[in-house]
Amino acid sequence: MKKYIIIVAGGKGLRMGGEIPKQFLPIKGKPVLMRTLETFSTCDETIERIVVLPVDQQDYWRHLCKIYGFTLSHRIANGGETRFHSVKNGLALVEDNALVGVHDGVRPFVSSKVISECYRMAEVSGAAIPVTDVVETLRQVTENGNSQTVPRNCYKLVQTPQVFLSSLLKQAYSQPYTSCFTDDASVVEAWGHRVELVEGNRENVKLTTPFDLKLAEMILS
Ligand SMILES: Nc1ccn([C@@H]2O[C@H](COP(=O)(O)OP(=O)(O)OP(=O)(O)O)[C@@H](O)[C@H]2O)c(=O)n1
Ligand SMILES: C[C@](O)(CO)[C@H](O)COP(=O)(O)O
Repeated sequence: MKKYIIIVAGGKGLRMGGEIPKQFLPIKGKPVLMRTLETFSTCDETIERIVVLPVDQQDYWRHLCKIYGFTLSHRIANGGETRFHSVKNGLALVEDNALVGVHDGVRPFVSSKVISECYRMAEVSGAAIPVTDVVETLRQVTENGNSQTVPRNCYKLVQTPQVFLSSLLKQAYSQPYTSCFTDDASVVEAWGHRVELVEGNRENVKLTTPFDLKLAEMILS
């Protein structure tokens, strides 16, 4: 079955701050987004790559690719108002009867094993996402500033790539947007399809704040 990956990098990076959008920041001398694309190509060169970028950043990205001699082939789709809208724009470039993954452009450290297992499981079940265990004690904040411990084994931390049969993901993304759609699995579940869980890798952090950049440098050292 043909495979695609939609790498979403259409956000504003408000929590990271700074002048340069976080997907272009260098980690150990190479921009995050290039590292993320390379991770997929190293795992499986046959996965067709689609990068979603804000319209006003696309020329800069092409310029960066020239400067760094970055030649991995990929198509570019326009970023949208939210992650949901960005994914939808990328999906417009994907054909039916395929497997399609959606991955955050700012998760450069996903392992090949996790990528392969998500595609394998999605081919079997239609929908697969990587998760990790909660390793700390978890408290729920309740009304009036109170809080209580909740059983952590009832929860998982969710990563990407989230992989689906393309026809299923396209149907799910035809639903109207709601703010509950924080990832692709939540969109597919709202459409009424079960999502299978695959063991993620803990290095697969989403580079969200300046602290995560320090972590990224440490992971590579
Ligand atoms: N309109 C949007 C919003 C987010 N994303 C992408 O979704 C991924 C996860 O989002 P997040 O880390 O929250 O990125 P930002 O939305 O850029 O960050 P922030 O919320 O701090 O502004 C990122 O790769 C981001 O580029 C996107 O493609 N289009
Ligand atoms: C898709 C995601 O990375 C899964 O953990 C996450 O939901 C993205 O959330 P964000 O608020 O858009 O960073």
